[in-house]
Amino acid sequence: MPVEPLSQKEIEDLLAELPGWSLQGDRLTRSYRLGSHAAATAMVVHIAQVQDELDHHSELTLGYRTVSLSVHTHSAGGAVTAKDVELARRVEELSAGHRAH
Ligand SMILES: C[C@H](O)[C@H](O)[C@H]1CNC2=NC(N)=NC(=O)C2=N1
Repeated sequence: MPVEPLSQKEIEDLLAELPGWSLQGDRLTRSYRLGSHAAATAMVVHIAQVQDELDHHSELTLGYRTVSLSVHTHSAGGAVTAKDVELARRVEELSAGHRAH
């Protein structure tokens, strides 16, 4: 079933429950800071596993002690959809265990 673009209002309402996440252009984005490069790398691996589980994949960038995500839905013409919000929620949940903030 095709996934539909969310409206601007829907995105704003959903972002209210995802502190740190924001809409940059047509993508949901967030950057996390971690305590070490190894910790950041482990978080990237964990996110990659969740992305395969959801079959939904962000642009995922590993820095020295940072992890950055940018996600939209290719199959919805690059719009933000519920799948992007679901990925953001899952990453928020796992971020605590990695002491990312
Ligand atoms: C075939 C596979 O289901 C699609 O290519 C999936 C994979 N991951 C995806 N990720 C994102 N961000 N958008 C998509 O439309 C998408 N589609």
